[in-house]
Amino acid sequence: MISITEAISYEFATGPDLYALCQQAANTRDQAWGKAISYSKKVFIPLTNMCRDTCGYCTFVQSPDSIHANYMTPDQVLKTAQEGAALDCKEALFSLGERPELRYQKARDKLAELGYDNTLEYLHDQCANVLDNSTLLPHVNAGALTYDELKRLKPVAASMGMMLENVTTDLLKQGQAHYACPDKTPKRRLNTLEYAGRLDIAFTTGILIGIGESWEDRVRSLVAIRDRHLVYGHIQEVIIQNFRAKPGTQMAGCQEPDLDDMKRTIAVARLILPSDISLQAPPNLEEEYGSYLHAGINDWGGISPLTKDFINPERAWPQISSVAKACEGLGYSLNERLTIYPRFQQAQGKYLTENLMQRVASMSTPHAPSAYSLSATGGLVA
Ligand SMILES: O=c1nc2n(C[C@H](O)[C@H](O)[C@H](O)CO)c3cc(O)ccc3cc-2c(=O)[nH]1
Ligand SMILES: C[C@H]1O[C@@H](n2cnc3c(N)ncnc32)[C@H](O)[C@@H]1O
Ligand code: MET
Ligand code: SF4
Repeated sequence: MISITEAISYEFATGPDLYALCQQAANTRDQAWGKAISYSKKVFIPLTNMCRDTCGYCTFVQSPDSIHANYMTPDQVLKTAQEGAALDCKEALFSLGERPELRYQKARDKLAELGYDNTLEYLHDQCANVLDNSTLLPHVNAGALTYDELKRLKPVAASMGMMLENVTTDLLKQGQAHYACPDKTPKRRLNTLEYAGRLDIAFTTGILIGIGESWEDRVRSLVAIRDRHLVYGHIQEVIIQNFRAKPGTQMAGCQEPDLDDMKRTIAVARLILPSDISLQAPPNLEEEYGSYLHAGINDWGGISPLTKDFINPERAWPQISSVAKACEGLGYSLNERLTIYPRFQQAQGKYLTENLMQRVASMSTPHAPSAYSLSATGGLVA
């Protein structure tokens, strides 16, 4: 694990320095994860595209005045899950706007039509709908949640997540990405990580880079994730996601991180985070995604044969066969995984309720990533 000072010194690493940094990170990845790169075959369920926040980069969210602002119905949720199952998907990724009913009458009206007064209660029941009526495992990405909300969702989700994005409060200032976004305060995001740890929830988090943060802010955000994991051991994966500028948004004209910036951030993340944390970067947000393998990732996250990435809808998923080729060309294999990683499945019910444990056991994939396997004595090996 490198020191904060060393991590900060890589801000402008380029050329041979960036190459050496990436090699160190790739070696660390190889030692912990071997030559197996993973992904989860999933469908995307954008349960609602209304949100009380207005992040400067987001096109997922619709203004309540738009005819497109809505909730998915239980039938639509189930149809997506069942069609995904027919295509061999194993994960239902619920990703949604945050607490729109606290801000918009239209959200309250739409919820009332569905028989609810609260988005997270509807989310709970739709996760249960997917569990009861399809073979998919729900993964919940609903942003910042309270202890009680996480506790309520735990029995209906095999894993959950929330991008920390960044710990700096600078982004909350007027004109910045998180201005007037009550769910994007570092305090609420860090509390969510903390509560998920206390509740033993297998958790995904990550940083969003290029949204106005400094390099040091990125390092401090990774260290904050590491510190929560060192207390609770609950972080299963960390996503390094690059901001993509979207026409029509407040940040339409902002510069996107380039490939070198992604590579140095991925490499530094690999060297800061404990090696049992899976390191993920999305393959659809960068043409040269194959070179992330040189920088130390071991996972591509969810890839869907059915649904688009609703958060980056103009960025099509590469074919799974193309991702496999990119891995194989560099000496790695591509292996499917479930939304909950083997190390967390095997923790004797710590992370999964009895019902979910049975479901997961019945669908375990043949190619478990190596950093997670059980030792001969049944103990966990890192
Ligand atoms: O398709 C996407 N999947 C996203 N995922 C899902 C991810 O691709 C996989 O489904 C998980 O890695 C499953 O373990 C997220 C999951 C989280 O918990 C938090 C944030 C994200 C962000 C994205 C995203 O922007 N696009
Ligand atoms: C699900 C996650 O997607 C990320 N997200 C939202 N908008 C964008 C964008 N324009 N580019 C890249 N990532 C984005 C946020 O970090 C959110 O938490
Ligand atoms: C399109 S973002 C979906 C999840 C949540 N609203 C967040 O920002 O973290
Ligand atoms: S990124 Fe998430 S929290 Fe921000 S506006 Fe979009 S849906 Fe809402």
